[in-house]
Amino acid sequence: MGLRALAQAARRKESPLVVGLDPAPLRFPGELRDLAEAQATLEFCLGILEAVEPYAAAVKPQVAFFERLGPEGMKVYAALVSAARDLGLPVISDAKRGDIGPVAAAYAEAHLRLYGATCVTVNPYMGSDAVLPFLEEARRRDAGGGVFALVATSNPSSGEIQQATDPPLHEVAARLVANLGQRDGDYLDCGAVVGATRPSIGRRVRELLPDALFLTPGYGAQGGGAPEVVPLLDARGAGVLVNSSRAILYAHEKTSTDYRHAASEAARQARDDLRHAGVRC
Ligand SMILES: O=c1ccn([C@@H]2O[C@H](COP(=O)(O)O)[C@@H](O)[C@H]2O)c(=O)[nH]1
Repeated sequence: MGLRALAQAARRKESPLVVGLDPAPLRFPGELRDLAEAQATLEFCLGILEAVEPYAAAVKPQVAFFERLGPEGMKVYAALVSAARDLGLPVISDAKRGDIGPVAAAYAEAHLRLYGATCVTVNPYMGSDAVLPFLEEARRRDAGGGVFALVATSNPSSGEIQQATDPPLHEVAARLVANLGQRDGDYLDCGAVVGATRPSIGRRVRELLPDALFLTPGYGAQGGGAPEVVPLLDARGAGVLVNSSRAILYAHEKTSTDYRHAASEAARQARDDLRHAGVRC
């Protein structure tokens, strides 16, 4: 149970890297451009999964990019969750769901049970009844699942709400994570999304959540680097899974090599960059 499966995968791979699947067909290589969008998305992402598997602890499909393709897109999403798990890659479904209790339970059933993701991202701003159904669904399963609640997001306008109050809402959200999470191995089964773009806020969230696993977007395309990740580490120098999506998926745009080769190299470099900065697993 809990986020154990993710922490174990990171240790086994000696990599804190999560590769995000944010498939935008306009950026696919020429060889996939003649296919229908859903088929191209499936082939592109399958190629990425195999290419990055040696360097990634997990993958994080961004559900929006599959929803935009309608029912065909959700079939592709289901196929990719299954393919990732066959490759031994835990799946963090970036769905950012947040709604009242029974609706949250339905979302949890869909993403954790039906589609079979290992973890799901959840928006905690409606309070604990928007988060607990996901935790309960994850706790019922033996497969090692859990939840990452949005605490301090990486986007430029995040402060408009998350820092608008005193205490700031990211501190309130962090305390909610601490209250709802149950210890399972090294970490709580409720993790926190904490961006790499505001390291001082990340450091403060770490003070409030010494035992939480962080999912950290903002590295790569959004400008965050390994030095911005370091303040988020726990007392063991671990506890952070760093997501990179576009910088890996579209690495071929800069190298003009096969997209799989470019993605594989970009993933290896990101893993090494994080390791050299002292980010442990
Ligand atoms: O605070 C957050 C929470 C989630 N995200 C998601 O992560 C990826 C980032 O993609 P990049 O291409 O590496 O910038 C994307 O799916 C976001 O929805 C985030 O960026 N920040």
